[in-house]
Amino acid sequence: MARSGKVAVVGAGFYGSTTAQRLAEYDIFETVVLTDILEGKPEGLALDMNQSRAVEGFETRVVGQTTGPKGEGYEAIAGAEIVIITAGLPRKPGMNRMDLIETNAKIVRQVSENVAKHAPEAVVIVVSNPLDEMTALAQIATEFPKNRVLGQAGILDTARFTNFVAEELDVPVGSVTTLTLGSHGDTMVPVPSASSVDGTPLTEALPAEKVEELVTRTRNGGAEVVALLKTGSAYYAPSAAAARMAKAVHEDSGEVLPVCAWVDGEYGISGVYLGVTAELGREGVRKVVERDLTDTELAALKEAAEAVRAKQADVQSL
Ligand SMILES: NC(=O)c1ccc[n+]([C@@H]2O[C@H](COP(=O)([O-])OP(=O)(O)OC[C@H]3O[C@@H](n4cnc5c(N)ncnc54)[C@H](O)[C@@H]3O)[C@@H](O)[C@H]2O)c1
Repeated sequence: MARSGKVAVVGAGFYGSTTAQRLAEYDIFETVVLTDILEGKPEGLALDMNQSRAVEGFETRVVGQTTGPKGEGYEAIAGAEIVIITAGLPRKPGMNRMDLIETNAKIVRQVSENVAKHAPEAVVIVVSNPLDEMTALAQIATEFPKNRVLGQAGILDTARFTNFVAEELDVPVGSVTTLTLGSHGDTMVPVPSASSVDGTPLTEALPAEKVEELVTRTRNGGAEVVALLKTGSAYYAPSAAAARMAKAVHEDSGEVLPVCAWVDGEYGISGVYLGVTAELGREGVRKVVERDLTDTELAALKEAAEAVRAKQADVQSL
């Protein structure tokens, strides 16, 4: 496919910069714009990434742009078909994602208002935490149609689950299929019934206690990395997930991926941003794809929906 279009990444921290790098190395966009409020940081990272082009063999240009408190510099994202919002604080050891809500809500609201002004046609992919709430807030602040605002969590959580299963069984990750739905937090819903190893259901490949252990480790996957790093949170797997979503949108691929999307009647759940599988294309979410779930999994998904619904109602005022 020929190189085309512009994707913007707001926030040039660990998550944003690795996402920009992955997008540039895909070599499918004309331009990747990277912004941050830290004077010179996005410009410096862009310069560095552009200098890697001759070695890595890609032509996409990375443009760095410092933005100001009144939205100065946001002209750089004009015409972006996709904007990925990574701006916001990460967790520290012992912190819950929800502890970030007030600080990150201010940041995500300010960013979203500038996105709406300068890239009114964009599909917005949110990654800032707490994820489900920040996705809801970005939709409110941009006033974009709900299909054009989505969040990244499910691809990452699923990738973590897959990695744990592959390591446990000592098999290639490519032979493992898993799925997680629900929230990006305590009410995450790993779905063993949709998981398999070389076609064998996970529930037959591993004893029930082991599956439960891996499910718990998946639910705590982010905290495990945060505890080891001491400062900052995971970014290699998270950036791979966000870049993958942007690629699906850019290529209008129709891929069905686990993402945080607006749910409107599917699974008997309405009016909430929640982790579900959805078909992605140029317009963002083409449709939420319902899967067969066991009664226990469906009950857990409904519980997750109610937990995030209450919090998402609160973000309106933040
Ligand atoms: N959804 C997920 O699966 C997932 C996974 C990992 C991390 N995260 C979240 O992603 C966010 C970023 O993580 P990180 O590791 O890159 O953190 P980081 O601290 O390395 O980077 C955050 C960047 O945001 C910038 N920033 C702050 N306010 C801004 C504003 N108004 N406009 C533009 N930029 C602004 C900061 O200057 C900083 O460079 C955090 O909220 C983290 O919790 C989400």
